[in-house]
Amino acid sequence: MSKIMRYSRDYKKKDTIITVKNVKIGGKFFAIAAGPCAVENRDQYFETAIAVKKSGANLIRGSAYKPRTSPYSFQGLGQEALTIIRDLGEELKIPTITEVMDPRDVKTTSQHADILQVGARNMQNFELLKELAKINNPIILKRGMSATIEEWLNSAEYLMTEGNENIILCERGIRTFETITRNTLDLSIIPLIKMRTHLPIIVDPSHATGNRELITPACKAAIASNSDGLIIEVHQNPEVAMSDGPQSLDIAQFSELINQIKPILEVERKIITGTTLNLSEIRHQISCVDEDIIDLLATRMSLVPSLIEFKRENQIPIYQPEREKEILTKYANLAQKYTLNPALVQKIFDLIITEMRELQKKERV
Ligand SMILES: O=C(O)C(=O)C[C@]1(C(=O)O)C=C[C@@H](O)C=C1
Repeated sequence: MSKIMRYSRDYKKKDTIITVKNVKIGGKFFAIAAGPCAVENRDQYFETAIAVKKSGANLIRGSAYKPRTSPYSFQGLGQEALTIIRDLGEELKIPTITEVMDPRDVKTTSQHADILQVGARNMQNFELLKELAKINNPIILKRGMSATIEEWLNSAEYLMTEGNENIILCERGIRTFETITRNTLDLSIIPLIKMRTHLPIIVDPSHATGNRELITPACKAAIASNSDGLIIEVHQNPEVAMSDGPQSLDIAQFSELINQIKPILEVERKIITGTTLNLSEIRHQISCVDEDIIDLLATRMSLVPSLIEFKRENQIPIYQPEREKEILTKYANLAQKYTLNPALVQKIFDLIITEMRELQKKERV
């Protein structure tokens, strides 16, 4: 018998929702990560992070260690950058993302940043993956530039072997014959990934296209393809960026991108947590939640005909006081777990159960 993989829908039906600080990722919760490719110095990182947060980003990216094709390119500030990242995360109270490349850096990096990223080049660096499996931070796993879905998901499994379910997949373009873009953004895998796994998947249009002109259309397509988030390179002055300048947006361009994608996110009923929203955005999010509540209520009520049939055949009374008492006690406890008022939850369920009872009486005749 083949083993049920932890990443698979057979292992877990419901979408995984990751909570980091006050941000949720997965299900209906959409993530917008932005920031510079690399932390170049304190001022540059802080300035960019403050600006993108104000525009609507709910996660800040920025590398301390840079995997570069050429050994002569800027390799990152290392530990100095980790300290800057930790300070920013604490000051702005926003989750930070940074890449880790060496198994020996995993522990320290996990103490300085909230989310750790495995880059495309390291997707099958199994020693790194095994070390990362030991920590509990959420991990972004980028797709290797020539990795199949099977290989990618197997790498996710490595990260999950010790129980961490907070894994975020990231499509960042694959290598094809076409060289006009840096890579080829493969959005077709998003619905496929959603069928195969409960893990969230975000899209990196910056590395996929390598061209800032292509980022906005790629983001729009990624949202329409049901991705769970975006990770975008932003630099306060891309012309002087020490890495990835041509694919980085400046702050005004990022702000314009957010203006363009917000209506699409609304249509797709996505919720962005951890950012300042205006009243109409908050009301939109409330409506999304209310619609879900109504949908779930209808599902509960749809069980009435089965209840009637079973009770009639087995001559069981409609009213089951013991069961009602059991439910109300259980939900009052559950309410406490979610820091909800238990009396409110009991009141709501009292109404729902009464309705279920009445419907059984009405529909029985
Ligand atoms: O569990 C049952 O027997 C039901 O009919 C369902 C239900 C409920 O809504 O949860 C409704 C009426 C009963 O008194 C107990 C519970």
